[in-house]
Amino acid sequence: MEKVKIVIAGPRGRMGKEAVHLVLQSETYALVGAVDRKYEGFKVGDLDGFPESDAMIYTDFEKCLQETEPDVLIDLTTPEVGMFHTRTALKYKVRPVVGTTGFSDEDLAELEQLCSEQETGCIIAPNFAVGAVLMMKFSRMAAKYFPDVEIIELHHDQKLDAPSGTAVKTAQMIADVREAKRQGHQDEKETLHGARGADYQGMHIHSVRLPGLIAHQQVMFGADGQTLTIRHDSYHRSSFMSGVKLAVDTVMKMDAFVYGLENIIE
Ligand SMILES: NC(=O)C1=CN([C@@H]2O[C@H](COP(=O)(O)OP(=O)(O)OC[C@H]3O[C@@H](n4cnc5c(N)ncnc54)[C@H](O)[C@@H]3O)[C@@H](O)[C@H]2O)C=CC1
Ligand SMILES: O=C(O)C1=N[C@H](C(=O)O)C[C@H](O)C1
Repeated sequence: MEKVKIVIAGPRGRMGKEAVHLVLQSETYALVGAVDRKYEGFKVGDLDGFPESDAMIYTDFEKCLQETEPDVLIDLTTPEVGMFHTRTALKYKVRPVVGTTGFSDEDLAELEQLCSEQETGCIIAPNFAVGAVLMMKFSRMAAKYFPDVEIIELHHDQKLDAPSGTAVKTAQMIADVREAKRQGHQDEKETLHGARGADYQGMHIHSVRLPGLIAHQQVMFGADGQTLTIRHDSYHRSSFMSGVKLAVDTVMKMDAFVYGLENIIE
């Protein structure tokens, strides 16, 4: 069986490093290239702390695609760079598996359109951890019975985007089953700006950033005389890797656009 040829963008990042290890340890994947901001002409195996690998590092993404001809791009970079990579990969009919968060609704609509024009599969997953996907699904179930909800996401203090992609996705999934509603007292006023967090169709989202944290979220529902809290914690970035593998294997078999791992997990 031919191995799935993979390019990883952002190999030296916190997530990228884990993904490099995942691909290099797999018997069914081949790492054919990596895209970084520097180290053009080096090999992945030349980087400190990386296992042996002859995959070349490129700073020019198109050159990387042309020379390595991958089946799949795994992108773990930043929103602007991730958007450029995903758009470009689709133009080359390379299937993107994107963990990068911070894409706007317009970005997602553009990628969905491009996917359909190019008849090329693409998976955008704001969270690859199976437990986090279950947290989102359970929250959507609970929201039918508990329409009052606040989302508290907690991450390490090097995170660039707020709220997290997971929090936005959770709010979107809850919004699928609940009418938009204003929560809290109708005369409520913030005496300190931002005290009530971000507002997504009346749901409040609070973003905590602290050293020591990795990726955590709690979805808190309230009703007369009771609350229900659904919480997920990633204590290590290895928690995301089974989802990355599932996404790579799935994207190889489909030509559609998927936003969220819940759409490919039974
Ligand atoms: N979907 C999921 O399950 C998860 C998603 N994430 C998301 O993944 C992304 C990366 O997160 P981290 O690894 O923590 O960030 P990081 O800051 O550790 O890594 C980002 C990497 O992207 C690289 N990069 C920046 N510009 C680039 C360019 N033009 N070309 C190539 N590489 C470039 C940086 O050099 C850096 O190594 C974020 O958007 C984060 O929210 C993070 C964890 C889990
Ligand atoms: O930046 C992170 O670390 C994470 N980002 C994703 C997000 O924005 O939801 C997924 C996970 O929460 C870790």
